[in-house]
Amino acid sequence: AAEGADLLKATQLKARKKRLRFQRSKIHDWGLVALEPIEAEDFVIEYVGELIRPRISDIRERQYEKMGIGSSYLFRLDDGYVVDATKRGGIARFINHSCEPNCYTKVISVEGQKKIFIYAKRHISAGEELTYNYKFPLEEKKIPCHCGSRRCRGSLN
Ligand SMILES: Nc1ncnc2c1ncn2[C@@H]1O[C@H](CN(CC[C@H](N)C(=O)O)CC2CN(Cc3cccs3)C2)[C@@H](O)[C@H]1O
Repeated sequence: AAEGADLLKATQLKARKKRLRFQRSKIHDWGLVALEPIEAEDFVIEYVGELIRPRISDIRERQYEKMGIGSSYLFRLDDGYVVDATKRGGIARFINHSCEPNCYTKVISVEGQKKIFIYAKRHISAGEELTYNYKFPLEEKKIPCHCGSRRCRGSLN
C-alpha cells in the first residue's frame, strides 16, 4: 500500500511537468529557463541520472576530470551516494547554481529508490533561468560564482 502511495505521488509530481528550455545562460555556458510562470512550491523537474555508490563516483569523477568535461554532472546525496547525470541524464543537469536561487532540491525515496526533485522556492516568471543552491562543500581551490545576485558569496565552494 505504502509503495502504491509513493508511486502515485511520484506520478502526480510528473504530471505537473513544466515547459522548460535549455539555452545559453548568463551565469555559465548552458542553463535551463522556464517557458511558463511557475508558482512557489510547484514541482519543476526531477534531476535524473544513475544512482551510484560513493566509491564508484570517486572513480568516475577522476575519469571525467581526465576527459576534460570539467566539474561533472554529479549530484551528491547526504549519504554519500551520487546521482550521475553525465551519460544518462535529464536536462535538470543544466541548472546552474545561485546564491539567491529560485528553486530548491529535495531527495525523496520512491519505492526505496532515492530521487532528486526540484521545486520552485518562489514564483518564477516565464523567461527566468532556474537556479538552486549547489551546497558544494568548502574547498581550497575556489570556483568563482557568476550568479550575479546581490548577496553572491563569490564562489560555489
Ligand atoms: N553560479 C555559477 N557561477 C559559475 N559557474 C557556475 C555557476 N553555476 C554553475 N556553474 C558551472 O557549471 C557547473 C555545473 N554544470 C551545470 C550546467 C553548466 N552551466 C553547463 O553548461 O554544463 C554542469 C557541469 C558539467 N560540466 C560540463 C561543462 C560544460 C562546460 C564546461 S564544463 C558543467 C559547475 O560545476 C560550474 O562549473
